[in-house]
Amino acid sequence: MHQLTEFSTRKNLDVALAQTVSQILAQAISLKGKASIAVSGGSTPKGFFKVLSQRDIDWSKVTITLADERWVAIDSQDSNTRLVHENLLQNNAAAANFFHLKQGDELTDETLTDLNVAASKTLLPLDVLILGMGEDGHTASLFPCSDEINVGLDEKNDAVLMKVQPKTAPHQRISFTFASLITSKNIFLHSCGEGKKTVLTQALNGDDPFEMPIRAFLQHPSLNTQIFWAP
Ligand SMILES: O=C(O)[C@H](O)[C@@H](O)[C@H](O)[C@H](O)COP(=O)(O)O
Repeated sequence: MHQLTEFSTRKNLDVALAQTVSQILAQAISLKGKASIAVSGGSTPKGFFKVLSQRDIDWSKVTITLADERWVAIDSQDSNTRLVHENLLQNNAAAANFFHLKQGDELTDETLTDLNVAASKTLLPLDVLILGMGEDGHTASLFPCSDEINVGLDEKNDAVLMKVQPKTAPHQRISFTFASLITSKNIFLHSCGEGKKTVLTQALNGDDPFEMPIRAFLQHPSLNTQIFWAP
């Protein structure tokens, strides 16, 4: 299931989402002494990251990671890790812990196994998941065109992280699986622009997640994905 909230401006969305997310993280810290959040890359979240970075919570108890990452050098313009370091791990949030998905030069099976074990132990279940959405309805690196989409969307898949080689986007990726992401306690879809509103309407009006993987989060009966949209 899902809830859609529309904001008049992206700035208003960024402020509201940062306030909501920081309150959830603070509650998790007071309840269990720690909190974990996975954010998405791309162009949409930069403003949200900057506002969130200034929120006054005990960031030293928060572990931040990415829902997916391109397997590129972390100083590359295409690196989501670089995006997070430059925009979120700043100000108060500079004290947060960051769980790197991009570790080492090559994404070998051994690296993937080690990352699966570490992510499962350190991060799951996530307190907050922030998803983005591509024009093709992909989210994280769950791409409809990829050979890995069946495994990626399989709720019975016990893998936490997986390799993905999309056909319509550059770079090999590492991505959390749907099965791991749906354990998140709070799931948000952050999307902006008229073009993405059209994609969102298409996603909401159909039911095949293999055509538009974001549907798996929007229509799952036991999820309540909160959609934050601004023009
Ligand atoms: O690595 C990535 O690119 C993201 O994780 C991806 O899932 C992103 O959220 C969407 O592609 C939307 O990207 P924009 O915000 O740039 O539209």
